Amino acid sequence: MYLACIINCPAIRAFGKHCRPLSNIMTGLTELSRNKSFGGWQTVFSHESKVLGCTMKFGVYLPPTENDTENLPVIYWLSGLTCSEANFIEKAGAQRYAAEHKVIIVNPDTSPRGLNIPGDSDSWDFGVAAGFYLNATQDPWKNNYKMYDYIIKELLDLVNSNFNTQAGNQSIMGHSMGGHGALVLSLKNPGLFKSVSAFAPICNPSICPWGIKAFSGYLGPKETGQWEEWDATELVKKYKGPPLELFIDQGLNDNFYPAQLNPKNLVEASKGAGVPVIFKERESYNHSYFYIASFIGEHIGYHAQHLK
Ligand SMILES: N[C@@H](CCC(=O)N[C@@H](CS)C(=O)NCC(=O)O)C(=O)O
Repeated sequence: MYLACIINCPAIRAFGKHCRPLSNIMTGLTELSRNKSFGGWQTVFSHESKVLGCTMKFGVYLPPTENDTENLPVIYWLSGLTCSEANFIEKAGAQRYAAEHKVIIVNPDTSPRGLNIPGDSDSWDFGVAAGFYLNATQDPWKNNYKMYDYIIKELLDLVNSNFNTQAGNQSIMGHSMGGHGALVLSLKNPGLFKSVSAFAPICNPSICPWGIKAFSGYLGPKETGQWEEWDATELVKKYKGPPLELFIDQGLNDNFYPAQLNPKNLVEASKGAGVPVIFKERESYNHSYFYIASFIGEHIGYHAQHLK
């Protein structure tokens, strides 16, 4: 009776392909919104995160498929400072290309929310919407500000157990702070992601104002030796694992370039470490989602090649 009721629920039937409604209910996902887009569905879910100790939202774009059982690869997108899951969904224009290449896109929020830790909303580049995709070690952040563990240990499993994915066939990309996150997550987990790309990433956070502020607060002083564990320019020097190419994209009219972003430091370090880099410089483009939307198709196409 209960099962029949769930299966016949119009909201669940209307959800469309690529979702296992029963397991969604069982694993505690709540569907917040669903919009048809390019033949597929742009959805937003919330769930109670054990790792972060708060309710989190994330977007899932489900492309159209021939049948309900087809498993598809996933591309993860990590957003930048001040963003929630909404910015990418509404501004990047990724749905068209995800539908074309038949890939699922998952995009989480950028920090824990709703905890009201003293000081978490005092500035736009630290605390809420500025989690930096690391595991904090300092009070009062260390119990909740663990975006690295959230993505690696919780979100990937949650996505693979609730959607028709090809588990293990996944790539990652991001913007600015999220570009830093994409690079760090792939360099720290050799082989976990088939490919990585980044728009205007913070490439050497240990030496730029955003990174120094975040690392000092979340990790403590540089002298503790923790900063280099979260800095792509340092991590690439000791990368050992399956071949990994770094696709770095940079607008040349970006007001944060080069001081906050420093892509050339990463390009040089990668060359020294024998890690190949594609470095694309885009004349006249700035840091905004207008820039991202202009090249997101190229990035999704790049990842789709690696996910075949
Ligand atoms: N608030 C900052 C800008 C922050 C910013 O540019 N954030 C980027 C990521 S680093 C972003 O994606 N913003 C949200 C948006 O453009 O929708 C400022 O006023 O300078």
